[in-house]
Amino acid sequence: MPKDEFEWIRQHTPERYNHSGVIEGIGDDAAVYAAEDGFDEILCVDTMVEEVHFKKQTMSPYDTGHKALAVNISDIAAMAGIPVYYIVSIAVPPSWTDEELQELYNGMGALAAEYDMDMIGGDTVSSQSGLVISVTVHGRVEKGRHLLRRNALPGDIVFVTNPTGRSAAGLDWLLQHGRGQNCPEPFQTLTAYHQRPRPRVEEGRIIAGTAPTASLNDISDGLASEANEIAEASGVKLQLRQQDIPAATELKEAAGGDSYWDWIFYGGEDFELIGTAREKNWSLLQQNMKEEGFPLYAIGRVQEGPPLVTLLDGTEEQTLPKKGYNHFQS
Ligand SMILES: Nc1ncnc2c1ncn2[C@@H]1O[C@H](COP(=O)(O)OP(=O)(O)OP(=O)(O)O)[C@@H](O)[C@H]1O
Ligand SMILES: Cc1ncc(C[n+]2csc(CCOP(=O)(O)O)c2C)c(N)n1
Ligand SMILES: [Mg+2]
Ligand SMILES: [Mg+2]
Ligand SMILES: [Mg+2]
Repeated sequence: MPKDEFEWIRQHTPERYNHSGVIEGIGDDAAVYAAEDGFDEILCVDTMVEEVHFKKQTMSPYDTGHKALAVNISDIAAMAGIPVYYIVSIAVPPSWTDEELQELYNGMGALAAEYDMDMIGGDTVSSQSGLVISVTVHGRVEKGRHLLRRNALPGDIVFVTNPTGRSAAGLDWLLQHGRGQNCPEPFQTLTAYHQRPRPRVEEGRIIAGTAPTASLNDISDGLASEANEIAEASGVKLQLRQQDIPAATELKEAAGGDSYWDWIFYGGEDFELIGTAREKNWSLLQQNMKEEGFPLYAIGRVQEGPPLVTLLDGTEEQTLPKKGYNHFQS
């Protein structure tokens, strides 16, 4: 734990900001930044709690910093926005050393640098249990260009940006073995998906640019849960086709059988984007994503309500329950 709160904050104060819109960054009662003409502002917060979202056994301090910021950038991506600023609230227990905290900030800082983001404030308190880190991200999107969960219409194509389930499979391995030097493939790859998720900002931007009527959501609680959120918000049915759901090779290798489907549907923390696009925009969307080197998988269709998700396997159609990570049920 740091010796002095104020000295510690000074150590983490950047010398300069990337964005000229910062009027007052770290150092006063609150940050002040200039709004930008032609854009709407986006704001989100997600919190990570030691023993709930990470353990020292599953994530290094650097990974924890990376992920605490990544999960929030992912929410900006799910609105088709560009991340700009962030503020960090941290509750530090005695079990965390200064070096570990520095690593946590290094993890956040490295990801922030990839997006030219500026940390413009935060809050520091002590904790008598685990470490808690809460990151608030501010982003922007061209006026009227944001994408919502509630825009799905019957006839739309349901898509996902990449296969899901790898993060959950990586977590299962980490909970059994702990992180360390000798992590063999395919677990090396799977654990990386868990520890260092890549927010899909560029993909969100292409989707909004090509299919401005699309619906969009990021996958934090699992493919099934987030598909159900789109169905509920839009008042439509999503029919997913089992044969079109992508399954990563590493996942099949890790499972050695058919047991990987639970990870794919219910695992969570993928931070891929799931959404729906009008059929008339679909081929251009596929083409634009391909040109930029981003995969996109058509996994089903939107149909008239009731608001639920089904899985069509051959001629058999079953409801895909809104099962996945739920803080008050796990
Ligand atoms: N404690 C709270 N008070 C007010 N609003 C909340 C609270 N918790 C969540 N919300 C709001 O509820 C909505 C859904 O939040 P939720 O956290 O489920 O979304 P998410 O961040 O996409 O998912 P996840 O937290 O799994 O990443 C958002 O508009 C969020 O701002
Ligand atoms: C040690 C450990 N145990 C379990 C999990 C799994 N987990 C925790 S929160 C969450 C959903 C997303 O969270 P939120 O809804 O808060 O965004 C999942 C899948 C983990 N990551 N680490
Ligand atoms: Mg949230
Ligand atoms: Mg989200
Ligand atoms: Mg979130």
